[in-house]
Amino acid sequence: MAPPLIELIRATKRFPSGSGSVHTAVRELSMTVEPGQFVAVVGPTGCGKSTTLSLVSGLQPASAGRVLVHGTEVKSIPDGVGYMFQTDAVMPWRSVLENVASGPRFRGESKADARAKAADWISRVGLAGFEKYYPHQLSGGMRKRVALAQTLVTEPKILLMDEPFSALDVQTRALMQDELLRLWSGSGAAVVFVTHDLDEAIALSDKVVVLTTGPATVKDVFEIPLERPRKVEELRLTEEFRALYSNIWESLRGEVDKARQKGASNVA
Ligand SMILES: Nc1ncnc2c1ncn2[C@@H]1O[C@H](COP(=O)(O)OP(=O)(O)OP(=O)(O)O)[C@@H](O)[C@H]1O
Repeated sequence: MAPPLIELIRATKRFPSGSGSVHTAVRELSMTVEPGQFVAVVGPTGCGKSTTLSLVSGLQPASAGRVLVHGTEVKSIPDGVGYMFQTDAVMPWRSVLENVASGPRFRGESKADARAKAADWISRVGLAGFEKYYPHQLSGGMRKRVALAQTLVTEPKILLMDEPFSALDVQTRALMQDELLRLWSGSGAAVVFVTHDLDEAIALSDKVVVLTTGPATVKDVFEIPLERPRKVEELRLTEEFRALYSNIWESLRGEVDKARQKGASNVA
């Protein structure tokens, strides 16, 4: 049997903390992601979600345990990985076209090829006609579309997303979630999507991984057997969705409460 696309096996990440001691952000975390699978990772604030992503991206080496991509130990940034973060990497001094073309250019494609690919993706994310605009001339939602095109233009096989839509208003956010599902559905890419928002996690994913309060480890994994294609706002109103929500929230709530208590005692 082929190995999972992404596999964390009892992965642990420790950081040196200011006082010379060590802070464990992730402890013995095990999870798998299959090719083409959309996995959402939820957990309380500061529990170690971003650190978990950085282990997969190779930006941080694991302190113990194993992190495998395509069955091989991650030692540096693996090929075919795309990222999208809360604050996007759109360059304000470059036009939309130049922003989206920058990835293919960086990978050595000719200017003409990079621009042609960029123009295609700009149109796929619904921004045809805005190629010459600069980021400050766009709305927050449009800038997210640019960021999405910037990420997808390199046709990643793994897409790592860290709360990419959390800064958007509720309606734009729902639009972007639908856009992401539409674009992802034809791509065959696996997605690891970190979010605070359980609604978002369920609406988008095939599987929701609930992490414990820090240090993060896997508390529960829930399959999301909702049909695709999905329209997120309609989906949220269905009985099936609400039942999944209350089930998963039951698991997450205990961790959120623990994190709040910890936070309160840190501040006290
Ligand atoms: N480079 C680093 N050096 C030291 N400590 C770090 C580093 N990166 C993260 N941490 C610590 O690890 C813990 C987990 O952080 P992380 O950002 O992974 O959590 P998170 O769940 O993504 O947070 P949030 O919900 O706020 O986005 C935190 O206590 C954080 O301070």
